[in-house]
Amino acid sequence: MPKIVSARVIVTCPGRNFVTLRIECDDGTTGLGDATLNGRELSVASYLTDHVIPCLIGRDAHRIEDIWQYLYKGAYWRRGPVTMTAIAAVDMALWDIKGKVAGLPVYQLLGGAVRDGCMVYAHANGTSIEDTIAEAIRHRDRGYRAIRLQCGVPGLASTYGVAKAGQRYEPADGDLPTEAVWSTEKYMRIVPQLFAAAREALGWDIHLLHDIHHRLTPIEAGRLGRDLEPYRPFWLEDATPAENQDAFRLIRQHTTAPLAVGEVFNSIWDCKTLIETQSIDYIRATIVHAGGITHLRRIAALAELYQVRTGCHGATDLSPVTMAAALHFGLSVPNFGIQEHMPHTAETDAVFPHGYRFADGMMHPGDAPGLGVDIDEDLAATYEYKRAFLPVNRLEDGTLWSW
Ligand SMILES: O=C(O)C(=O)C[C@H](O)[C@H](O)CO
Ligand SMILES: [Mg+2]
Repeated sequence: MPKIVSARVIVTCPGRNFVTLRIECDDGTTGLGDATLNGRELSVASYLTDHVIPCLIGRDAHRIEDIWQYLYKGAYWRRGPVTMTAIAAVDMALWDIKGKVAGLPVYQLLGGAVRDGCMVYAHANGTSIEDTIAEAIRHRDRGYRAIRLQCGVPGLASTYGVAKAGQRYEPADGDLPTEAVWSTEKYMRIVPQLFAAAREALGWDIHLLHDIHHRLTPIEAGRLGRDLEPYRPFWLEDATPAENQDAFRLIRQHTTAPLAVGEVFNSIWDCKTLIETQSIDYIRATIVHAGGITHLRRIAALAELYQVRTGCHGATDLSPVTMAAALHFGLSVPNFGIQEHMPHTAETDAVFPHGYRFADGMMHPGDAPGLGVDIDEDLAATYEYKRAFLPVNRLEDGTLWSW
């Protein structure tokens, strides 16, 4: 049995910050786990280095479930994004090690493929409806079958999901949090126009998605859902904050637009009511922030009972290690729905060489043993950590709002 002899945290910033855990075993096998929590990276790095790694040394790396329970119950302080991201990193690394020892890709350890590939969705954004549609057409021509649409809101200087002209969209953009201004009224007017234009330009053979990013009240979300129903959205994401899981029942009473939520969730307890009451259609909890492959499988198994499908978060602040893990998971989980895909920069791809691939709107994790991702530590060391915060949002009268 491979015994854990050392582990270390690697922080690198090839354009944006990533925190990676590398675990090494006495037989020379190593495993990688992503531990990136956007805007709060160093808290997880410290949690791992100061509180988790010392407890891993000497343990049998094959005892994935036991180590998961040890870190979760053993901390006494349960749940929370920092704890669950740290546990996720350990969990991913242990699955990587098990796969390498077995000589099998992780999806084979999870029961094998139940589909040929994972359908992924791309991001189309632009300051205007026209720019957004043009971007969506480019994605369609590259083969994507599902596209998320976000456009600028007239009268607002910036909008979630929309890049500044000529730049890639990266929300963690300030050494201190930048402040954005939000108007629900202005936003609610433009989105139906965006979807109408998209159907006109792209037709009906493509899935269209939209992220509300927690900005509406439940009844406003019900209204927007109704307005978008004629354009058959694939999903409306994060319509309202989900600390109160019952809020989604109210949205459901007013619209048949499919609902997705959960990129900020970190445990099954965050979505238990949402799933059991069938208040959502897609659960977006992700491997890196929700306790790793081990815990996400538990969430998916609960969701399967209620015909809720997965739709894992996959923004660029999730490293290629998470992307690979998500694809192994997605390939093998019965109730997979869709996977978000926001390609990383060439610098990030060079730091994390990987075997996953995209073709015809689908992604496949590849067949290398383990997760199929490595880290070039020498290259990683050339990119120093750079503090970066996610923005905050205020209403036009100055009231702090959800970003
Ligand atoms: O990709 C999405 O759906 C997001 O909402 C991206 C988030 O804003 C981003 O991951 C925050 O770190
Ligand atoms: Mg989102």
